Amino acid sequence: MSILEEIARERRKAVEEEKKLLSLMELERLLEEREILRKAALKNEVQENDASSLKSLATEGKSFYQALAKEGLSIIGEVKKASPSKGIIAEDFPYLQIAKDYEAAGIDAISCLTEPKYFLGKDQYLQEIAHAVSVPVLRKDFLIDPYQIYQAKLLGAKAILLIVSLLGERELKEFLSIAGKLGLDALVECHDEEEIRCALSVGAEIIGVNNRNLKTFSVNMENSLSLRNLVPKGQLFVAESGMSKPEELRLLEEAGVDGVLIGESLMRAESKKEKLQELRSLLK
Ligand SMILES: O=P(O)(O)OC[C@@H](O)[C@@H](O)c1c[nH]c2ccccc12
Repeated sequence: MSILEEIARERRKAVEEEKKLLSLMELERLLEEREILRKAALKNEVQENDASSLKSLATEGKSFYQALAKEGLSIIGEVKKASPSKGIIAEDFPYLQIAKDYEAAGIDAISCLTEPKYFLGKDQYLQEIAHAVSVPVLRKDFLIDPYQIYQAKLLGAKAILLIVSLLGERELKEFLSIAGKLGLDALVECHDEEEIRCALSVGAEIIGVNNRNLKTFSVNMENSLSLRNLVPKGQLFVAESGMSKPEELRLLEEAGVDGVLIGESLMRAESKKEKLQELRSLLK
């Protein structure tokens, strides 16, 4: 079994357990109630003494799509404690401070791992981060059940990751439509030409190409460079994984890539601000 299938199997088990604590119907109810509160907050009906989280509901901020569509190469910074390929990346893991440092350094969006077993992520990290920053936050996880999309929304995510090889065309289409209904953007992860064609055929608007081969864990930036031209300019293109140098970002920018997703090299940097400055130093 590949690592991807192994993780997906664990996620299926975990979701079944979570549903016992809170059913999909209850989860949908919670979201509806919050939507009513949000609309009230927008109309200024929230009282002065109401919890500040309610007030923050009223401020929408940029969407994930908008953050990537802006002029020039956008950077998505990842908050990640560990990974199957690298083991523990951040022994000390002040996730909230990391997210705030990213934002202060001018990052365009944040990706937060919530997968607990292989990446040591937590829903709580996403929830706290989404409420503490005003840049859009992506739920980085292995989504195999619509339940997790509703969860992402409730936790405060603005976007979800959908991995084509985990879903196939029919489910990808269904998950995209649920995300759309909830006002979430989707980063649709592809590994080859066939997956990109599949993603485009079901209307994906943000295509991500992972430079990491999930079978061998090797990274090759050629993956995203060579697949860039398969995605029309009307859709957004994100290069994922393995980037750490300003020269790499410049090459991707020149190839017309809209965004890069960077985890490890930012996580290991003492100063997020200096690392981001360095990474951006050769961009237009
Ligand atoms: O830490 P890196 O090499 O910069 O990679 C970040 C991100 O691309 C990687 O974490 C990732 C890409 N696709 C995923 C799917 C699930 C979990 C994680 C990922």
